[in-house]
Parts: sequence; structure tokens; C-alpha cells
Amino acid sequence: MSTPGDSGDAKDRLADAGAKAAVLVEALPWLQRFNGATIVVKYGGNAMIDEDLKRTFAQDMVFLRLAGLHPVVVHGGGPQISTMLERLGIAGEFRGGLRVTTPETMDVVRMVLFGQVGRELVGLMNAHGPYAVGISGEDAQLFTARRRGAVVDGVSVDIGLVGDVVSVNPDAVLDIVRAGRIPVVSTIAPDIDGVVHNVNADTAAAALAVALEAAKLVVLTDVEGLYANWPDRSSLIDRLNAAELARLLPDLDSGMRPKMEACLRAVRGGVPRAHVIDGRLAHSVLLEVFTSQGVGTMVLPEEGDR
Ligand SMILES: Nc1ncnc2c1ncn2[C@@H]1O[C@H](COP(=O)(O)OP(=O)(O)O)[C@@H](O)[C@H]1O
Ligand SMILES: CC(=O)N[C@@H](CCC(=O)OP(=O)(O)O)C(=O)O
Repeated sequence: MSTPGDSGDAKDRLADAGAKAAVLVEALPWLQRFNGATIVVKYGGNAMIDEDLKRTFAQDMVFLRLAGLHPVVVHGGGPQISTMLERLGIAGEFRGGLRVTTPETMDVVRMVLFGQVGRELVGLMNAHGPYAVGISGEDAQLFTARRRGAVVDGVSVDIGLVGDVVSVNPDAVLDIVRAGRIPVVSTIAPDIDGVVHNVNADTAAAALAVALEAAKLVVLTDVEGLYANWPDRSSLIDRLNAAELARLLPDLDSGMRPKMEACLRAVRGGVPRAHVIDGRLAHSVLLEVFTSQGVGTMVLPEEGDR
């Protein structure tokens, strides 16, 4: 038999326990603040490719749910769509950060987003219990899309079946949330004539966060956050308001632009905070929600917006 006091490293153990307790206690004000709140999380980047990060992300969503929050996941899948198009020998291209989407490409987008990426994430979460339910923008009129073009060198160009979300009916998502489960949303959406469109996942996440009156939008990516002078790593912005972001937007590269447009759309639509965080860091969502420091870049509304 041994007791903690017998061990030579009892002091280390006490210090270790103290540090763990401090982490738990630090979460208390955040648990209080976000109890019952909806948090929309855009899952993308490395967290969607690396096997360990996929599992830790799924764990984080279940953790949020069991901590009394209502996580709603909107997933991307750009790299997976590109891989499948290549396997099928279908040529693809991006214009202004958006995929040129022919009817043939659309079939692949739908199959990969809902049938592959969404299914895998649902499965990873459900390894912890009966939590995740997949849903697409086609279900119960969740999203209605309107065809949009892309702007290339200041000129609007046609990119096929690509849509912007023009209306959201969040009832089906709310049904899933009220049942105590975690919706996992794939971002394909019919237009008013029922023609299915490909919608950028950052854009759809913002529209959904607004419609759900979420407390936060959290967007995962592959960098620490937004850099004022990309790629100068010393220029990471930890917080900025909507007006400051609107001024930066026109100069951003195409990868970061949909994400930052989404953050702007969310805060201007009434979401109190939008965050871009580093999905390469395991449990970055938990760190963002439950620690005082936060991680990544936080976008706030303008003074007087709320
Ligand atoms: N100002 C900027 N701040 C941060 N990242 C930027 C910036 N400009 C361009 N980027 C690039 O944008 C990428 C994120 O876009 P993308 O790869 O499309 O995202 P994801 O795959 O996470 O959806 C970053 O990994 C980075 O290489
Ligand atoms: C119109 C458009 O570009 N749609 C995206 C939809 C998936 C997505 O947004 O995925 P990520 O978040 O991983 O980039 C695409 O086809 O790739």
C-alpha cells in the first residue's frame, strides 16, 4: 500500500493537481456566461485532415454539449472535394476563392460534403454517445441560395452553380438542438427553384450564426488567426472591430477573405463575437471558449452596434 504523502514526488503531485484545478476553476465564469448559449463552429483546415485533430475536435464538440452549451457545427471540405474530382478525372478551378461549379461538379460536391465529410464527423462525435445528427441546407428549407458570381480583378465572372445564402430557416437545426443533440451542417443549398447550389462553408456558417442568434461564431483555420501584413508572423491581430475589419477586407488574399467576410457578416448581423482560431492546435475551441486569454483573432461589433 502507498499514500500520496509517502512518495518522494508528493510536492510535484500537489503542484500538478493545483495547476489542473486552476484550469478547471478558470473555466467557471465562462461556463456561467455560456450556459445554454449557441456556438456555431466552422470546422475546416487541418483539423479536418489530420486524424488526431479530427478526433480531438469531435471530443471538443461533445465536451461543449455536456458543459451546457449548444454547439452547432458547419463543416467545410474543399480539399476532399478536390481530391474526389481528381480521382474522377473532372477538371476543377477556383475563381476569387470560390469553386467553379458545373452540374457534374455539383454532384461531387454534394456527395463529398454530405456523404463523406459530414458522415465521418458525425461518426467521430457519436463514438462518445448519441449526439451528432447530420443535416444539409436542403433539409426542411434550412438554407435558400441565390446564384452568385465571383469578382476577379474587379470584374464579376460567372462560376456556375455557386450560391450565397439568402434565407435561413433554422427550425430543423433548433429541433436537433432541443433534442440535446449536435447538428452537423453540410453547406449545399437549393435556390428558390430547387436547383442545388454549392455554398462556401464560411459564408453559410455566418448566415446560420445570425439566424440562430448565436453567442459566438468560431472559424477554424490553418494559421493562428488574421495577420495584418500576411505573411509577416509578427502582425497577428488579436482583436479588431467590424469597421476596422471592413477596411482590411479588400486587401486580403482570397483564402482568408471568405472567413473574414463571414466574421463581418456575423457581427454585423448581431452575433456578439466572431473568432478565427488555429485548428492545428489540439482543443483550440475549448481554449477559446473556456479560458480568459482566448486564442486567435476576435472580431467585435462596432461601438454602438449593441
Ligand atoms: N492576412 C492573412 N492572415 C492569415 N492568413 C492568411 C492571410 N492572407 C492569406 N492567408 C492564408 O489563408 C489561409 C486560410 O485560407 P484557406 O486555406 O482557404 O482556409 P481553410 O482551409 O482553413 O478553410 C491561411 O492558411 C493563409 O495561408
Ligand atoms: C463555392 C465553394 O467554393 N464551395 C466550397 C464548399 C466547401 C468549403 O467551403 O470548404 P472549405 O471550408 O474547406 O474551404 C468548395 O466547393 O470547396
